Amino acid sequence: MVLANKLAAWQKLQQHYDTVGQHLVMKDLFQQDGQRFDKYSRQFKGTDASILLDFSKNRINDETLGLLLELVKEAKVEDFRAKMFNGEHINFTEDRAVLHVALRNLSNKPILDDGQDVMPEVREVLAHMKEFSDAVRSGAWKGYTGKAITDVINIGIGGSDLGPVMVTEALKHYARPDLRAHFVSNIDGTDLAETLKQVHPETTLFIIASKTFTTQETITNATSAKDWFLSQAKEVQHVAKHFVALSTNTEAVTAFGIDAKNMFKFWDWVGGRYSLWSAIGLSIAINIGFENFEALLRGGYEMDQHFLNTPLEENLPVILGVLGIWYNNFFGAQTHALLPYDQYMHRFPAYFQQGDMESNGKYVTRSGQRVEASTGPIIWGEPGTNAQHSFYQLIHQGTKIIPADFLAPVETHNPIAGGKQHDILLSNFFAQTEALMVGKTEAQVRGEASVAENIVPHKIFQGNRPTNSIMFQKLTPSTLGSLIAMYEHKIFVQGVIWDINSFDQWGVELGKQLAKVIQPELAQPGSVSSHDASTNGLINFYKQHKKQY
Ligand SMILES: O=P(O)(O)OC[C@H]1O[C@H](O)[C@H](O)[C@@H](O)[C@@H]1O
Repeated sequence: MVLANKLAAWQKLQQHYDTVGQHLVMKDLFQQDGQRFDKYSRQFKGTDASILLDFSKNRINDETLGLLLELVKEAKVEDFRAKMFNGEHINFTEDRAVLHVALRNLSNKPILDDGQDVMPEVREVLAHMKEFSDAVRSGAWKGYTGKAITDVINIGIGGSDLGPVMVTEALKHYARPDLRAHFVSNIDGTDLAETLKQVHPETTLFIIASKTFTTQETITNATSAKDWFLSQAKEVQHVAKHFVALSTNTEAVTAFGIDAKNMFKFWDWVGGRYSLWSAIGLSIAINIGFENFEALLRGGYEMDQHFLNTPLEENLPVILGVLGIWYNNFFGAQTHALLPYDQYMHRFPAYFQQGDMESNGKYVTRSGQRVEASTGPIIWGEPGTNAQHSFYQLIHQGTKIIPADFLAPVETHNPIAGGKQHDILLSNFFAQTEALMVGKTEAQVRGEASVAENIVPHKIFQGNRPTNSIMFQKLTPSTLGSLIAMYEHKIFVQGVIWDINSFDQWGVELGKQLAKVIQPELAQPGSVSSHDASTNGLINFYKQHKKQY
């Protein structure tokens, strides 16, 4: 029954697309309806964060939106939402609950995993994070020679890196300049070497961030960091002052030589790409202070409440999710651009590359069939206005349809005395979505006196390119928390509609296994012949030319 109704809703959308949707011209729709902005914009209001979503510049009408929301109902998104919040094992391939929402649950309500309330442990770890981050920030936590910590190096990769990097960049305004944050993720020795050049062992704290504590890159880099530290500190007992771990794997942390009391725990129901709210956020808490970290959590929590309690037609993650479905599955859009007009958010698109593509890059449905529809889009983007001067040309006049989210703060943290930077930034933000929608007609081009006849076609912009405009007052910790949670839930909505498990990542696991097979072959004498000709050729080329270190 569920399937039949969902299929019917999908077919109705297809029919609507064929007969109406694909022919909708936004410019005309705006002319016909003076209320279009009011009709197709929504506001999220948190305690101190508010977000405006204007989705009027999309190729939709009332019928489109109605049918998309019908699909949400028939796909049982609301049931799945309840299942997630209730701790059901919706990540069924790993038999796990998906409870990152518990990490930011500021209510008194229990959240259950296998019948057990997870909240007491969540609060305990938060208290530990507060105590520790306060001590580092105040200088009460001393290095082995009695000096305060001046540099914090987070060693982690994937979800154990991207979230902390993105948030510390986004909230740099709240950071103390005398307590520097560094991030080492890449197994390329350059990453660690260049970072270590900037710090001193007496005043450096290493945070080893790994959910599994088995990730090769992280453990290798952490071991080298420990060797570097001990080459100067000499005594193993000093490690306790300079190394802490964020993990679910106490045994591996202890085996590495980090005292369990210096371990900040989290749980298997926290997915790597949803972990910045957990102990993985320790570098954030140290960098911006625990109060600001809590505000980030509050922003996330308030967006959770919005997602849970707001009717579908007012619900920001739901609306963003279905608009993505509309372009991905009916217009054939392959990608989705995230374009923040806020320099602080320069890692936001990279963060959601993992958030979205690792979640919804799947082609097998929950029941094990191959999906019939196209699933997760390719996420990409850079901050405006820089991006305008690089790839926007293709969005304006290329052959591909690229739906894009434009994000901008009303207020800047950095008004430049005597400068008009922020107004110019925002003028560009408004101008781009307008230009993408309106385009430029032949008549307009011909009206330009200096245009030679033979270049007229080149100057015509078809327009009708869809965008969402997302505005918020200021990039505060709580606003950032709400924005992140908004996109997390958007990804969730889409995953449910596509009927895939958004919470596993078996493709990544395969890559990890294969690299472990090749690594010992690099050290063996003689040439390698166990792979395909290309892989053998490359490995043997490397072996012939490599240097011994
Ligand atoms: O935190 P770790 O266990 O070291 O895992 C780090 C990363 O490993 C893999 O790449 C996973 O696909 C990511 O989701 C995860 O964030």
